[in-house]
Amino acid sequence: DAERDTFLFDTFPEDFMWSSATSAYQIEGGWNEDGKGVSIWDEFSHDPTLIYGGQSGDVACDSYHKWRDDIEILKEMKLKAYRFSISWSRLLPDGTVNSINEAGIRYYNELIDGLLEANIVPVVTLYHWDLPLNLHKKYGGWLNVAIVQDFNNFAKLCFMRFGDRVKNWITLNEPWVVAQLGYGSFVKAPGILGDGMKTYIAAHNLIKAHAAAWHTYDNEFRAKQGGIVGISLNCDWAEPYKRTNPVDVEASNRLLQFFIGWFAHPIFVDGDYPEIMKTRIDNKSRLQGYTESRLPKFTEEEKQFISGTSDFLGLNHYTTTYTAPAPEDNSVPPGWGKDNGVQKWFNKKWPGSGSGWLKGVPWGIRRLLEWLKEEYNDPDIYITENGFSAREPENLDDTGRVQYYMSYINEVLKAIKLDGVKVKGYTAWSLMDNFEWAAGYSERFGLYHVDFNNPSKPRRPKLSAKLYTTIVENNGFQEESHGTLEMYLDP
Ligand SMILES: O=S(=O)(O)CCCN1CCN(CCO[C@@H]2O[C@H](CO)[C@@H](O)[C@H](O)[C@H]2O)CC1
Repeated sequence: DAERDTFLFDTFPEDFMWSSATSAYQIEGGWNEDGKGVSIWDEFSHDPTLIYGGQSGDVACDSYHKWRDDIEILKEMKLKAYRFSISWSRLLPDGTVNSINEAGIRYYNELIDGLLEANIVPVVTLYHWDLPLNLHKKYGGWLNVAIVQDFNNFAKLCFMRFGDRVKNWITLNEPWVVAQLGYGSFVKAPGILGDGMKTYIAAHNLIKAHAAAWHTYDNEFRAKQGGIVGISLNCDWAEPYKRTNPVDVEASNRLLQFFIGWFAHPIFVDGDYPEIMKTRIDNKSRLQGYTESRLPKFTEEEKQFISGTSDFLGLNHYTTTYTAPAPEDNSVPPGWGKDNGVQKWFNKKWPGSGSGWLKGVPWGIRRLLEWLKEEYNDPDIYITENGFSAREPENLDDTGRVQYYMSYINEVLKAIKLDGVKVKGYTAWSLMDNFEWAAGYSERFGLYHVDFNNPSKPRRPKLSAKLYTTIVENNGFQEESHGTLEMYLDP
């Protein structure tokens, strides 16, 4: 329909939260400074065979020392908020509250106070993948239910020490990636090869840990601190290959349930996994000779405990795939991919990026936002990540990223104004180039360029930083300012 393809000139809601994001391991460096404990990403990236060019986050953007520069560039872009994460092992070197590293507490206090001075709202992610190594070695990290208490203690410490000034909390960043790529593949730390069970055990404990932290805030801190606690879930939009073909539509829904429903259904609906996940994994487990389903079960009281434990839905979205049913595959070793029975692919016409998994498909974010509104009873949604990568060397004239942000942000505007989705904020990933996990510094997501070969790690604005600032200043797309945006676009 016409509106789907036309650019919308309009403004976002008055108090819309324009933001940008980073994460501790990807920017801080100071990997073993001032008493910080070792994380699983310190260890993972110290194996040069696992990271592009043998690179690591030992120094990264050196934000442990240069956080004032980060606040400066947030101010240059006139942003309202800044999403960053707390390094668990910087505060709790062995992961437990037996030993608190006050130097770590001081670092985050200085950053938070600096942001408030600059009139920038701190949005804090408690866990962005950097598990204290000791918890992995001691009891298997997310594979052991013991982690629920340790995570809850870590969360409570953060609420206690920072909650007088931090009012926006995200418990976990992308539990799908933690479970599926950390415990179901080899792409992310701790790099445990998938067996079709560990990924589901890790997810089970991630969901319990999230709920425990939310209840702690709700019971012990909300009354006096008045903040909100949510979770950031990643999801690609799953476009049915043929919208008129019921099996393609069914496959699309099935993938969305396996991708985001895995976590969103328990937390936003009824404390349990989506029916389609239970049915398919139970059936396949039986066929594969398991005595019980590879998908763990929540008890009735666990369902009560988990249901309703989020004040908003944080969405990390980057791209879209076509979907259609895949031939049923009951072969062993089983896995999340085989379990969902969906094949996904990119239209080769879609513009690429610096990352193999990321194609620019702007209309996908609007379709996903519409689906989330329907599926999860119209929740408040914060887009906590959206962004575009390019391979280094990238020049500052990053028109591909300009095009991506122009179009994706306009689709978010349509979702709000035309579809009534309650999107409360938008966060560009990322504030600056940083350590892109297994890709090291070869894939760049920054609005600001960082020269990692220069010891002072200088931050310099790309064209996209100027574009984003124009959009923030106009709180959207004003007819007259569009001319200025025009000049940013490919001639
Ligand atoms: O299909 S494969 O398994 O071969 C490749 C993985 C596919 N995606 C990669 C992106 N990730 C979500 C984005 O991950 C997010 O986005 C940023 C850019 O990556 C990261 O820097 C952030 O830390 C992270 O929160 C979900 C998994």
